[in-house]
Amino acid sequence: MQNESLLDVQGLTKVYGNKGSLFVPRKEMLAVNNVSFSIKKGETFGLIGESGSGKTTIGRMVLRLIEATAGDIQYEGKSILSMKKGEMDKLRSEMQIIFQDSGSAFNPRKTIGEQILHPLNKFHSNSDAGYQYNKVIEMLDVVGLRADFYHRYPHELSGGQRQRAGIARALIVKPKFLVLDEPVSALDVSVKAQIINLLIDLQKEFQLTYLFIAHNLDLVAYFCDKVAVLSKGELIETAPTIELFRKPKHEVTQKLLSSILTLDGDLGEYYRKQSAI
Ligand SMILES: Nc1ncnc2c1ncn2[C@@H]1O[C@H](COP(=O)(O)OP(=O)(O)OP(=O)(O)O)[C@@H](O)[C@H]1O
Repeated sequence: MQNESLLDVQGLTKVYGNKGSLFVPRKEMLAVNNVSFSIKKGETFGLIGESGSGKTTIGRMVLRLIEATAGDIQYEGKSILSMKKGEMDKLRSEMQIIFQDSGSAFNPRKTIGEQILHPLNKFHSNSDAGYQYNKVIEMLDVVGLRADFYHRYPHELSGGQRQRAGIARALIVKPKFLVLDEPVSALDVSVKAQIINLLIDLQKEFQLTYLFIAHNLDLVAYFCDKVAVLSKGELIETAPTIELFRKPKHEVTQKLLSSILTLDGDLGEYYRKQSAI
């Protein structure tokens, strides 16, 4: 399954700017510059770079949450940038996003169950209440939450539980491709590992393809098949994970690697082994 390409990004560029006016001078900012990469079906592709390097901007352009200034994005061989609204709407259920702080993405006044259900109502037309309730319970189970979480409110959940609920909300519409935008950065180390393991299990169960966005290489060796390193809006290095750990070509990558090699405990040991292969 891993030989077929799901996503092909070519020369992707984003310039942010205001239009300017009589009193405010026009200002432009090149956030992403001519970035190209491909993600195969079933693969986990890591996009790594320091704060402000353009990772989130790329993730949002890929989902067409913001428009690209230049370049092309092909999903299953079709250019999504030229898709009309109707066609794009259909595709939206296939492509979902998980944020760093899923807590803030939940409405504090609605129950977790109602909110997991929301995308199903948007994309699928079966409005039978029993069917919908069962679907949410099934999704809660898939992410390791008990059925009684249906009636809880977001503030009653821990960070890890909220992230599980966020994953359930994304998965209920049966996506094929998930952008994971720093999905575990806000969580404690032990919870981090649980969520990453859950994502690995779900990938196998539902044949998912991931674009994993992170600002360092901490989890990459464990989680990603391939890694692209971004610096100041440009991709400076792309390689299979093992290759990148063995022979980082770029100075920025070397620095990112040396910072994780000083980690304590099992995780540090794991990285040291990876880099010694
Ligand atoms: N809406 C916007 N308008 C203007 N500039 C923006 C906008 N969004 C992002 N930028 C700028 O674009 C650059 C890339 O931002 P982006 O958020 O994509 O980086 P990032 O690598 O995801 O950073 P972080 O890890 O901090 O989230 C930054 O310099 C940022 O200030």
